[in-house]
Amino acid sequence: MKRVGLLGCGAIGSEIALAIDSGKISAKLTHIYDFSKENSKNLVDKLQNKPIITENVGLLAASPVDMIIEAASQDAVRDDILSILQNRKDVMIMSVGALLDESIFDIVIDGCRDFNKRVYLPSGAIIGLDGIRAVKDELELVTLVTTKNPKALKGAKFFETSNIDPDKITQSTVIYEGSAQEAVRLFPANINVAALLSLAGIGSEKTRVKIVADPHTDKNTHEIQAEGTFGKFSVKVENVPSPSNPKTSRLATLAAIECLRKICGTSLNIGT
Ligand SMILES: NC(=O)C1=CN([C@@H]2O[C@H](COP(=O)(O)OP(=O)(O)OC[C@H]3O[C@@H](n4cnc5c(N)ncnc54)[C@H](O)[C@@H]3O)[C@@H](O)[C@H]2O)C=CC1
Ligand SMILES: O=C([O-])CC(=O)C(=O)O
Repeated sequence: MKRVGLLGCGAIGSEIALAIDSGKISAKLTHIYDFSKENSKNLVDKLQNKPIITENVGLLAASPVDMIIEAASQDAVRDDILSILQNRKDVMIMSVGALLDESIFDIVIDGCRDFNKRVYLPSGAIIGLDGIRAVKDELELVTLVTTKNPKALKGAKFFETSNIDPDKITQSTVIYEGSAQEAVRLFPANINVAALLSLAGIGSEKTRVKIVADPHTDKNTHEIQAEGTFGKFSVKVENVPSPSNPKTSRLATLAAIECLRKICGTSLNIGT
């Protein structure tokens, strides 16, 4: 049975831990780390099989696990991915936006090669990546339209330099249009899905992102519009937000759990 370590005990990390604890995933969660000690302790309290809380991320990376699940932040990926790979652990990354930084992407690719390790990027809060991967050589235009309640967008770096106040948005408003590259920097906790779309398709400069703040919605909606010589398609998902983090969709957690089940399982693999 695979031994798993967890970096980040928030909305996604906690649900993954509970799924392992319940036996839904055939793995053993042995070590966890979160820079909020309170969050780590709260999670351990909920689990039957208690993992060790490591004192720092270096000890998590060096712990006797086969794989580490990152469910923390883009900063955590930037700071810790090299040490995790050097310690010869496979990694599942949720904060995929960090990989749009070329130097981090190179660390991941070189680390996988040099240490013979695998990095997994679950499809997260979007659907349709199978189609994007299939058509990528014929893809000419791809846009992600993301709609969230302004409350779920609040706190993003974008608002530090914009004159838009998320508390004062009273109707559905397009607040951002630009490249995926820029979007993941300005909205690091909201649009990691744009990084997934870029990496599966035509890259982060050509992938366009539109972010709509709608005070009347209680969903996190992502629509991919893709067009090229193959034809065109659009796929839309209306996600229920996670109760403990409105920025994060329930689907992102479910996709991570399913991805881990596939990695840890031995039976039938369905789909791409
Ligand atoms: N790939 C995808 O489709 C999606 C990715 N995400 C991303 O996944 C990550 C986790 O999401 P949630 O669980 O909803 O976030 P959360 O905010 O609920 O939990 C994150 C946890 O990680 C901890 N943390 C943050 N930075 C850390 C660091 N450098 N070192 C140690 N601990 C750290 C925090 O204290 C918190 O407990 C976020 O980066 C989020 O933006 C979220 C939704 C979809
Ligand atoms: O969960 C979502 O709807 C998307 C999200 O926060 C992200 O991609 O960072």
